[in-house]
Amino acid sequence: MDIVEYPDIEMMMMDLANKLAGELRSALDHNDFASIAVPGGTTPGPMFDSLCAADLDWSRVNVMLTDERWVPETSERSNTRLLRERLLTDRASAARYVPLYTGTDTPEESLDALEATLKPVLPLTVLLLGMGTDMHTASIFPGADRLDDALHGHARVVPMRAPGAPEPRVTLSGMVLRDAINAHILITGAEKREAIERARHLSAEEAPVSIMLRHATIHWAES
Ligand SMILES: O=C1O[C@H](COP(=O)(O)O)[C@@H](O)[C@H](O)[C@H]1O
Repeated sequence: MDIVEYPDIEMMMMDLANKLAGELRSALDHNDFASIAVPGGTTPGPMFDSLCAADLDWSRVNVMLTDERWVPETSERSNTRLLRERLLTDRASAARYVPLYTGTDTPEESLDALEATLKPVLPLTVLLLGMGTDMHTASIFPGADRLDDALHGHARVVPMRAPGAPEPRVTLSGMVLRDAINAHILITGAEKREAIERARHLSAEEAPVSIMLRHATIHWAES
């Protein structure tokens, strides 16, 4: 497991933003566009505050979430809301946002449209994942109804209902996550550090994040 430990969270967020911006810049040197997927939740906001100011050609960057809660943007639970407030601003406001939430009553009604939207913007140039203390990553939760499809199937996006998730979700699938060119996991605190260490010895069904431990660099700071 490749873990980078930082002296504090603030330094980690700035360093990581520079690293991701550098990966996007290098990809744009050789390609017409680049794609980045980022998590929602409570952890990545300060990293977005730095990344949004990065000096790169954002007009050629597709930005998307790794997963979305099936709620409108007006909800405090909306990951899209976080992205609009903290990442798709400053220089990054020129980026093209690729939404995972469409506004239909259920995620299932939007799967064909989401597959069609995602196909041309994959593989991901840069993937940043978060992780919960239950070892879910993106919205691939232990005990979820479509866990097997998300881990082992060939769909790009999978709808998800799980005991640990208060609302229906959509998540990028394990296939999309594993295909990313540059992959990172961002975690903070002693509890998540202990959880990711434990995930190494558990199955993908018990600890979905384990599918990424050989592909991703883990970025961790305690506080
Ligand atoms: O629900 C979610 O949880 C994970 C972890 O969130 P955090 O609040 O513990 O940082 C997040 O990575 C995911 O995108 C989000 O939808």
